[in-house]
Amino acid sequence: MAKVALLVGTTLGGSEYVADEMAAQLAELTHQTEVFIEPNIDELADFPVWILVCSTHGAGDLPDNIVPFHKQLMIEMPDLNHIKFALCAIGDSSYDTFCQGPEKITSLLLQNGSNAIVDKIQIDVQRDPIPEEPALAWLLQWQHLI
Ligand SMILES: Cc1cc2nc3c(=O)[nH]c(=O)nc-3n(C[C@H](O)[C@H](O)[C@H](O)COP(=O)(O)O)c2cc1C
Repeated sequence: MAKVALLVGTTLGGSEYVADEMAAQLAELTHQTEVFIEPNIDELADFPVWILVCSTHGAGDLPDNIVPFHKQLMIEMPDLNHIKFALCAIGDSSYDTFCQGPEKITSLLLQNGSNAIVDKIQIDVQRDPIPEEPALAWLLQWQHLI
């Protein structure tokens, strides 16, 4: 059993719903999960696994709710050697900046010593209007690694 933090970046609420569904799937495996809408590094100290479930807004920008977390990572540059992460990016391929928002966070996670557990998934809402379906199938493929 592991403590898994789901970090949500959302404007319209879709990514939060996906994170809730992923948390439920992990809870069935007896993992302890918590969904963070306004994540803060200090609150995440106990969680060795972070799953970022994040859409993109503006032109390749992060949703407003997760911008403070991005700023905190940039300013504090915490040692994240002990953290493993996974990225579930949700976007719309009609934008040139498809799924670019959360890349701003994952590049800082990597710079600060964290490692990806698995290749990211980029869910295109043009093709997958119900993003929780590919998200849960993706999680099923690698959840044994947690
Ligand atoms: C104003 C606006 C700007 C957007 N910009 C982008 C973008 O730059 N890149 C992208 O991949 N998707 C973009 N999208 C699509 C959203 O990421 C997509 O609709 C997503 O499902 C929203 O998820 P959420 O409900 O968690 O916010 C944009 C959507 C809106 C409404």
